[in-house]
Amino acid sequence: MALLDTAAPAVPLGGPDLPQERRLVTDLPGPRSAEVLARKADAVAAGVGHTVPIAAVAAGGGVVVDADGNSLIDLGSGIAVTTVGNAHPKVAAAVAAQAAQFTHTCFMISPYESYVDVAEALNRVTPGGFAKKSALFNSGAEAVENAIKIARKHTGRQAVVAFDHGYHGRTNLTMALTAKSMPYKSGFGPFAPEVYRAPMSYPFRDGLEGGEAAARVILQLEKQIGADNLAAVIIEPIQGEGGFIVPADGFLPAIVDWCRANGVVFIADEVQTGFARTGHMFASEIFGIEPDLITTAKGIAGGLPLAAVTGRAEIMDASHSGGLGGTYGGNPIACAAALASIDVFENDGVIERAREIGTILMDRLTAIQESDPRIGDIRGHGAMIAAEFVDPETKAPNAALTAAVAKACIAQGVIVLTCGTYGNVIRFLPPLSIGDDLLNEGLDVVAAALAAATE
Ligand SMILES: Cc1ncc(COP(=O)(O)O)c(CNCCCC(=O)O)c1O
Repeated sequence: MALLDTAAPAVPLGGPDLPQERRLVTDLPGPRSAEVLARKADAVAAGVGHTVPIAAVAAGGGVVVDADGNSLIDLGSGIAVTTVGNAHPKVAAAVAAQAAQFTHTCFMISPYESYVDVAEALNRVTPGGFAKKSALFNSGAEAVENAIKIARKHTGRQAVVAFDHGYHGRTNLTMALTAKSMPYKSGFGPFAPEVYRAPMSYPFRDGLEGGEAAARVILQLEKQIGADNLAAVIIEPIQGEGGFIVPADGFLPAIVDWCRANGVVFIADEVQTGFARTGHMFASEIFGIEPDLITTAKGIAGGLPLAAVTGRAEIMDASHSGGLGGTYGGNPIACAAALASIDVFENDGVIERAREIGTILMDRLTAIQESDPRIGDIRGHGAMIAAEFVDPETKAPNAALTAAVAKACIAQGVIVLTCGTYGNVIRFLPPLSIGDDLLNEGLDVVAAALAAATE
């Protein structure tokens, strides 16, 4: 067991000063990573998979460095988390300072100011000019679970509607809300009751205008559930794991209007889209909607585990005292990281950088598509862009091509993530701390992998 292996190569210091290069000195995995992965197989539950066969030792800017000295271009941000980078100096300093003061008291037992500071910041930066309150948790799924609890308490109703291709977490209720069976739900049932599924606006596949797609949903809500039974509608403004599906204009506002008219709580799950990722502080702004409740996590705290429900004060206050909480919710170190991250989001040009990155991604992918119609659709906003791979004649999903391209990219030292109900989408979620040259080099590798793929 390698507790302190002095023979190991010097571990580079992470953060933005890490050499910003793609460098492969071994195959992947290299020998040291292979050793760690062999121990993982013996010690870690088989259900905990991994995408990139490395043991990471440092990360920052736009790279992840492994135990063998390989430097990989990161186009995944640890699934949309390290938006400000893997060790932003402001975040790292805030974390170190808080850790030296205290790591935990439990906010429900001995409260502390930084939790309140984060709640005040979330109430300020989230969409909606109305009075808001927040509650802090540890994961996106936990935030979603609590948003549903709050909506049910506020309305006294039980039914909840989620959407085709939606993703909301891996707990029992969030699995019920999530659409895709494998790998998220298969064999883990029974799932929570009173969860219903509505058709999503998926312009590339349904060809519907936003109003038409919304009318289809509203008819289902009224005829199959009944507004008086419905506590909440929950949707990702841009669906993440389901395939970076951007609804048609008008879809979301029409559903929000129906919810308002029928006393149904509209919940925007911005765990993946939130905090500058889409070139806006929140994706809800793109579609002109003000959610009653919004769930956030991932990018909120520069890599530290923090999540939140933020929304209309009168809804957030529906719970009796003690009805919301959890041991670690709003951990002080995570709160310190979040305050530093929110400062970066608000003051360091990160939103503008997301738009710049989005332009590079959209332009490069569109150029590739011009010579390869197997890319059926390119979509997204800001630094949240995806390519859907299909049979050019039939638009049938091409998951085999998607997997082959992703595998080849990773083998060439570029971390890309797939997604989509049909497994036929490659998503691009680079850290906003990545440089243009490195981003373009990563896209060069993607283009070459696609050109070489025969699936
Ligand atoms: C919209 C949206 N809501 C909720 C969640 C859940 O957030 P947790 O922090 O993973 O619980 C997500 C997490 N998405 C990545 C999960 C990856 C995986 O588990 O394989 C999301 O995207």
